[in-house]
Amino acid sequence: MKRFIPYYSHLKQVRWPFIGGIFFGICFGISSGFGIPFMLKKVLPALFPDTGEGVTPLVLLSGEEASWMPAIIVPEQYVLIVALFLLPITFSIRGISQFLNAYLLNYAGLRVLESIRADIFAHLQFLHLDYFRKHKSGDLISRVSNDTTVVKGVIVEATNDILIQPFTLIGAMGYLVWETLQHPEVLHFLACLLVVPLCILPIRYVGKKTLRKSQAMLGQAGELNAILTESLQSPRDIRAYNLEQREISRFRQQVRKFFKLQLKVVKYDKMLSPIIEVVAALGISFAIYQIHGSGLDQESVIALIGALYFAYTPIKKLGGLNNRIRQGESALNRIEEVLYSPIEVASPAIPVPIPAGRGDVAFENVTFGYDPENPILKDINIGIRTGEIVALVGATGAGKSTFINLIPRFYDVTSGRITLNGIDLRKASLADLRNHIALVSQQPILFNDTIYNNILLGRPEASRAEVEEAARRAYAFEFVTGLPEGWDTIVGERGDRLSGGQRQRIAIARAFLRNAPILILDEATSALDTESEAQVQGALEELTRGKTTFIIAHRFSTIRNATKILVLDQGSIIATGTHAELYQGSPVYKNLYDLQTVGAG
Ligand SMILES: Nc1ncnc2c1ncn2[C@@H]1O[C@H](COP(=O)(O)OP(=O)(O)OP(=O)(O)O)[C@@H](O)[C@H]1O
Repeated sequence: MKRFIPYYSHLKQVRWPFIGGIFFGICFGISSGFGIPFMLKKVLPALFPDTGEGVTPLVLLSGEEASWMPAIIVPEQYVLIVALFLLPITFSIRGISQFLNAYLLNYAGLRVLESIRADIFAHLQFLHLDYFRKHKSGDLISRVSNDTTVVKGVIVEATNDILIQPFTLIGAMGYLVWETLQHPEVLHFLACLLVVPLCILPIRYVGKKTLRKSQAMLGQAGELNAILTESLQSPRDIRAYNLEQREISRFRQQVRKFFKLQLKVVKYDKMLSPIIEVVAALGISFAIYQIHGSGLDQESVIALIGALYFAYTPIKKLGGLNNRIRQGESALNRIEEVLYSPIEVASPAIPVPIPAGRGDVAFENVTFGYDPENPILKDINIGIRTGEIVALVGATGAGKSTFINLIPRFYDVTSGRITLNGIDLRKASLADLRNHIALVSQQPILFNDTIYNNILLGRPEASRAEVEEAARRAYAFEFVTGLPEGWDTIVGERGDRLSGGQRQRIAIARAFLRNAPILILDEATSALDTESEAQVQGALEELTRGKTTFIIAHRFSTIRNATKILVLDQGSIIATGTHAELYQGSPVYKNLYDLQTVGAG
């Protein structure tokens, strides 16, 4: 339980509903543990007034109390009516407390859940890109949605049980003690509680098993989610390659695995209650044996046994709770794996502001490897001044995207440094650095929102006129205003309701709006047909004006305006120059160029 303590801070915001929930839980506990046996004892004499010597008169009903009753009601009837009222009253108190306990705790629980989920989601936003390559998105979804629910269950519901079950136990034991004190001849009846410690052994054994099984089950839930997400994200390819049956059987296999693991958790979860009940039955049998022949009246016997039953209920619940805490620990392990993953690329504590208005970028002795032992970029030295258009060319896997990824600090250099306007990127705040950059990628991701809002993301404080102007410059205005819902058209998940060219133009409009001094065009025109490309090319030419631009382009037509071409080969810059210079001086470049132009021809 210690492990959950830091997470109790989430309860702060809902402390009153939580405390209220606990209060009503305690009312419920006491009305069950003490109220019901007490009521049994009071109701029975009213129902069986002539059962013999052992009948205890109803304490609540003195002759004085009954004196105001109309004369037609005889005291026995009065006793019966009040006794019968005790039943619904006790159950009403119990029922209302139960409802308010459940309602308020659910309220607190859902708020806690919201808060834990928000924390994990927030942490995910700052994690390193590599983290998302190493973890399946479906599994991460499972951690944010399923595992948090399990942890919330421990923080709120289990805590509730931890706090209120002892009250039920104390209520019931209090009744047992109170009743036996009135009948000292059955004082040894309390000895039947000695079987309680026997329950601890199965509770511990089952708890250990539950921890292991639930860890495996939650892992499998993540696996299942991963397959689901992967499949839902690629419906086109699945159909194109007739993969439907393969997907179905893959999913079935995982579902079956999940089913088996779930069943194991259910087995251990559900076996505890009957074990404790058997132990309780042993205790009760022992109690009956003790009472037998003690001369105790019937209603006292029933009340005592009722109280004994209510004393075992919280023990049973606390045993189940142990299981729940174990399941919570498994979920917490998975959540903490995310929450405690270091944010490898972070802003420094005291960032240095980047001088505005320019976009001078320099790579100084830069070496970088995704795995530090295996460098991908080796000893890169290059200076780029504001307004230069730099094109990166090289064979596949040469390191072009890797080079580009270092500029917005998606990754940090392994050695050397990169500067923007003379400031080492690691000394500036990430927000400041990224405000200096606009990125248009090969497959720009649009969010499931309106076209207008998707463009506005480039600069959220921009006016409507500025958004429209950006769209106009990106050759997007015509097609947007031509759509039935115009600017308010919802683009669908990842922009799927738009064509590739339309998506690209929205992304370019976003970059226009951002008006950042550095522009990164990562294969920005490769998804376009010739007509769109001509339009977008025009837009890009305008977009790049005055900006330091980095272009990765496989098509040499898109780099004809480059002022500097960097030829990358196995992570090194092997040549730099204009097209004419390189075609003459770099056999690698000439080869790449010829291959493409011949291929194109
Ligand atoms: N996240 C990563 N983790 C490990 N290795 C990676 C990662 N991303 C890329 N690489 C490796 O780094 C090398 C360079 O990849 P990069 O994507 O930079 O090449 P590229 O020149 O952009 O290729 P392409 O033209 O095919 O897009 C490749 O060997 C690739 O396998």
